[in-house]
Amino acid sequence: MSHTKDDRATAPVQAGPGALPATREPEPGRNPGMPLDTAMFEGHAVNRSAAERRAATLGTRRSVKKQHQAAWLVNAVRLIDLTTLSGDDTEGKVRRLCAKARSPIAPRIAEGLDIADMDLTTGAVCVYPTMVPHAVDALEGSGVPVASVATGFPAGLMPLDLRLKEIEWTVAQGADEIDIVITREHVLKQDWAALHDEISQMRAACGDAHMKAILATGDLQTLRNVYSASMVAMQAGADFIKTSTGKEGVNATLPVSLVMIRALRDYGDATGYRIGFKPAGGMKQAKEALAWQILMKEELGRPWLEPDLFRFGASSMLGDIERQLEHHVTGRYAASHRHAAS
Ligand SMILES: O=C[C@H](O)COP(=O)(O)O
Repeated sequence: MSHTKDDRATAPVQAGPGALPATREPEPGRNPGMPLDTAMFEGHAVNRSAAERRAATLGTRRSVKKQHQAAWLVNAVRLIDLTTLSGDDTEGKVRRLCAKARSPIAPRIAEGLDIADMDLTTGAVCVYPTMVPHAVDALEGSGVPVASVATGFPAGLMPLDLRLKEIEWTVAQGADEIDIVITREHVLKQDWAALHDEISQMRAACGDAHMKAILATGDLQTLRNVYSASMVAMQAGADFIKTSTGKEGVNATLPVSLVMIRALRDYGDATGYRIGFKPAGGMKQAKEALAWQILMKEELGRPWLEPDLFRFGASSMLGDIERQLEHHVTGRYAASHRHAAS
């Protein structure tokens, strides 16, 4: 999913006004999108209580066996988009985060788990656009992709041409992945044509950078809207669909994730394209990392336990995962401040 370092070297350094990033041959297997087809979602019923019941079984009935938990937690580390999206972000904070992404588990824990040779990294680092150059520099040679939010994150209430320019600028700085936000009003008015048009233009502006479409599900009022918006985002060419910005009142939840995953499966059945999924916002605990991985494996299978098809958007989940892994190795818990993620 990420660009290689060589790709970055050939990417345009400056996007002039209105310039689109250079696009190479279409990437094999990448979702090209399709014209809006409302028949793929209109009339689709979503049963909220069934989704809630299904979500409630995760982490209980099918919880991961104790002896396998460390392996699942190590896998979760590979899937994290290690994130900082705060008004007080600085170059220093981003560089510290990138150092953590390169080496997410303390060496003593990695040795205890016998994974010191694994070259474990997080799935990506996710930052605001002006922080992208610092992240690109700090991650050089690591293979860890740089993701950036764009399009007037988190509300997205800016003229579309400015949102598109923000994408182009951010890609020109070296971002490998762009997390866009949608206009929630289009969903609330069920103006699917406007939503499809907006996201299609964003996808074109991303060029070779992969696009994650943040639906901000906490703003969308109904699960039916969540299903429809998921389908429109994929029809408009999203590489990933993502639950939340982390700034809504309600962020990633398992029932909403289930609805999005079912949309992703239906889109895959209809088109043959595999779309990625990124729950984001409010996930802080290792047990959540387990529950979501179980959900992905049961609903979609093992390919969705790999970073090209699944990411956790989280600023503070890594600390608890590291803490649980240390407990696995030593039988003791360290103070949580020893495992702060940034
Ligand atoms: O995309 C990632 C989210 O903004 C992270 O949210 P969080 O700070 O609640 O983990």
